[in-house]
This record gives sequence, structure tokens and C-alpha cells, in this order.
Amino acid sequence: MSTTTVVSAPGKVLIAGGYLVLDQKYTGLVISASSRFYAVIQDCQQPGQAGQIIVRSPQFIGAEWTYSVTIHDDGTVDVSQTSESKNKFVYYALKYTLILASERLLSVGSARSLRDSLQHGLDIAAVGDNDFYSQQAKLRELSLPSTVASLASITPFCPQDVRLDNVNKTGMGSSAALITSVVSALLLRFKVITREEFYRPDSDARKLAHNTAQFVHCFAQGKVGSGFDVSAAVFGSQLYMRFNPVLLDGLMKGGDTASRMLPLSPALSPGSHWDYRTVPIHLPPLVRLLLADVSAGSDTPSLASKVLKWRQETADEADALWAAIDTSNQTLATQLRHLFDLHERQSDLYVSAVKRMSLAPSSEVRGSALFILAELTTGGYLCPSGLANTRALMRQMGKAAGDDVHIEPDTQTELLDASIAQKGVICGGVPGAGGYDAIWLLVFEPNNGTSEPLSAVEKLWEQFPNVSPLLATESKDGGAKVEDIDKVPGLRAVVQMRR
Ligand SMILES: Nc1ncnc2c1ncn2[C@@H]1O[C@H](COP(=O)(O)OP(=O)(O)O)[C@@H](O)[C@H]1O
Ligand SMILES: C[C@@](O)(CCOP(=O)(O)OP(=O)(O)O)CC(=O)O
Repeated sequence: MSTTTVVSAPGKVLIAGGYLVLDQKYTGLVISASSRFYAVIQDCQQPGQAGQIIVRSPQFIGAEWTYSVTIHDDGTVDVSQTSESKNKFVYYALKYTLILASERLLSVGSARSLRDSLQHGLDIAAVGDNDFYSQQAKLRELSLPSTVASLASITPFCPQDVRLDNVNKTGMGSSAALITSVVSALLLRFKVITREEFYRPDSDARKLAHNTAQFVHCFAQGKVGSGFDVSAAVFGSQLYMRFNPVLLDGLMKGGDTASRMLPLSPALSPGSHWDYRTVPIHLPPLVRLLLADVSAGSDTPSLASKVLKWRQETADEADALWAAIDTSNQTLATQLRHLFDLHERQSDLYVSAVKRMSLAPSSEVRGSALFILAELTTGGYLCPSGLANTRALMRQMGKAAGDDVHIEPDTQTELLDASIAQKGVICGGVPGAGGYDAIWLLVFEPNNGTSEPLSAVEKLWEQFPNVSPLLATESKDGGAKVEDIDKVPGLRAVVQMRR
């Protein structure tokens, strides 16, 4: 029986540093979510499939794409899409990982191994945890209340009765997690990297997967973004400083024609030209990340180009505002670290303080309890009021950038203020670029999933139409990882599903 290669990669929430993270001077604070994307690679079951790759997303209607791979004697590789239906993200992930693999394997004298890996053809299933797509319609269909418990009870990798193009995404970064899982699984399958190397967070193998996924993601999107989503999918929660976008110029410029494309290996191999920085970070113990899917039904237009235009036109004003936002963002990161350290040093004290705080009315949380906790740490206290400050500054930036730049729209302000006023809620905001699609909160969770703050927030959100929690918490397992298909509930079943 042939082996199955499975790699998962987490979704993300940028809780601080939206827009600023596009500039190498600033960092973004990104939390990886427990919700993951899975790439499952097996040999094709039918005979006569040599050189064929089929990619399927069984959660969706009509989501199947086929490719034909030709490996020439000189090691060059052609990948052509043979299905009528196209998926750029999948196509470029396959194509550029195959080209890179061929270059790498050729250079170490094992050119045959790529052909060998494709001798039966490959079947790749790409599936995302339910959180990547809004489950509000599903919950209504099952007459279930909008709670974390309901979400935990529905079928994993729940089939969606729509085509992929029409699905309601939740903003967790499906394309970055998809590309990261597919690229990493292929590199492992083709033996360009080993499981042991990939396991290590700082290995060249993991960095190669990261660099390749960054390039593929940029190429598929047709632009070089900050890359925080791919970095979080590969390395887990972190403070992220972007790479210099110039380093991808050569590869981006060539367009999708093999003859104009530079060799990939020198550009994508780890080295000092990849000047991104990642500093791992974790939410403190007993602090839960809680996300809302705000399915307002409107597409959030891209705000980034407007914000960047404003920044260019009003350099001094913008610089001052960005510096203030950054100070506030760094303070949040420092506070999280202090609380983490406090737990390490004085865990009994920490646990009892969190218990008290999770029951305290929020004004008290803001006014005293957190203060006491933070007094015990060295860096003073700023978490909730600091975040309120960040929110105000981000709103100010939106207003300055234009009447239609709704980074924290009024409806979201109302939802956030009401949420943060609940017992035990520490702070919150609109993730990433802002807009109408989601909010994040940090709440105390003294008893692992059964805490009062969570149910209070769930009750509150019931009063807001189209607002429901997501299941995700922070990823306990860091970034991308190799999985056993039978240890992930529902994974084998969804992979075997044909629709
Ligand atoms: N399950 C899936 N299977 C295959 N491709 C997917 C899947 N989910 C998402 N994608 C790809 O990712 C694209 C969505 O990317 P994007 O609009 O950047 O959203 P996001 O913010 O979730 O990353 C889709 O158009 C599709 O090409
Ligand atoms: C503006 C940004 O800094 C943040 C965008 O964050 P989102 O979380 O909204 O990202 P998408 O998944 O691409 O929609 C752009 C960037 O960093 O690339």
C-alpha cells in the first residue's frame, strides 16, 4: 500500500499591526488558530495515471482540478492544467513546488526520484476545518444555537452546498494555509526535505517551505503582500517583520512563462536575502482567543490601497500616527509576554488572580484586577486601555484615509464595546485590515472551555444578527505540521468522499 502524506497549516488572526506590517519598520502580532487546513497526498488508485495530479476539495461542489506533469530529460518540468475548472492557488503551488523540487533533486544527483514519485500519479485532497467557512447557515439548518459547543458538534470538514467561489469565508486565511500545506506536503513527498528536518521550527527545510509558500502566494495573488499569513501558517503565533518585497522582483516579473522564469532554488533557498524576522509569541495561559464570524453579507473592499495612498500623501501626519499605533501594539505584545512569564514564575498566584478576574464585572477587570496582576509583572499594565487606544488610533487612521475607509466601522464598534463590557473580557478588536467580517476578543478562561466569560459573550452575540462565534482558539501545535490521517477526526472520511 502506498503511503499517505499529510501536512496541516493553521489559520491566523492579525490582532495588531494591520497595514503597519506592510512596512519592514513595523511588526504585526499574529496568532495562529487551532483551525487548520490539510493537504492529503496519496498515489492515484487507478492504473495509467503516471504524471497526472488530481487535486480535490471534497467539501465543495465541482472542486476538482487536474494537471499533467512532464519531466524532460534535462530536468525541466512542465505542468499544464487539463481540467476546465481552474484554481490559481492550487496550480501555482503545484507548478512551482515541482520546478523547485526538480532543481533541488537534480543538484544532488537524484533526478529520478521526482519521476518515481509521480509514477502512479498523485491524488491530493485539500480540506479546511469548518472555521474557514461561515457555518451560520449550517447551524440554522440544524436548529442549533450559535455557540462554540454547537460548532464542536457538527461534522468535521462539513460539506458546503456551494461551489468554492461562492463560499462565505471567515477571513482566517484559507489561501495561505492551503498553499502552505500543499507546498510542504509536496516537498516532503518528493523527498526534497525530511520529516525530521521539517519538525524543527528553525530548520532550513521549514524555511524553504516558508519561502516557497510566500512566493506562490504572492504570485497567485498577483502582488506581494506582507506575508504575515503565510509566516503564521508555517511558524505559528509570532511577532512578524516582513521580508523586503524586492527580493521577489525577479520571480514576479517573469510572469507565468517557463522561459522567462529565473531558476527558483537560488531565490527560494534560505539565506540572508530572506530578511523577514519572526519572534514566537503565545497567549498567556487561561487567556482564550475568541473570534466572531460577522457575516454581514457585504464584501469588504480592499482598504489597503487607500490607506497606503493616504500615507504617501500625508507623510508626517501618517508617520506620527503609525508610530503611535506601533507603540500601542508593542505594549500589547510586552503585556502578553509579562503575563506569560508571571505564570511561569508564580503560577498559583496567576491562576487564582485569573479566577477572580473572570468573575469580576468588567469595569473591575479594567480598573483593578488586571492592574494587580500586571503590578506583579515588571512592565506595568496597559492591556485593555492600551487596546482601546489602538482601536481609537486605527479609527482615526481610517477617517483620515477617506470617508469610505471603515477600518473599524460603527457597527463593529458597537459590537466590540458591548463585548468588551462583558465580565472577564480583557480586550478585542477587528483583525487584519479591519472591516465588517470578524472581530477578535481575549477572554479569561479559568476552567478550560466552561468559563462564564465565554457564555456571557455567546449570549450577547445572539442579540446581534449574523454574528456567531468561531470554534478556534490559539493553535496549541504552532505552525505547519505532519499529521497522521487517522488521528484527525473526520479527515479520512472527507478524503474518501466523492461528490
Ligand atoms: N478548500 C479549498 N480548496 C482549494 N482551494 C481553496 C480552498 N479554500 C480556498 N481556496 C483558494 O483560496 C482562494 C481564496 O483566497 P483569498 O480570497 O485570498 O481568501 P483568504 O482570505 O481566505 O485567504 C480561493 O479562491 C481558492 O483558490
Ligand atoms: C492590510 C494588511 O496589513 C492586513 C490584511 O489582513 P487580513 O487578515 O484582512 O488579510 P487577508 O487574509 O489578506 O484578507 C495587508 C497585509 O499585511 O498583507
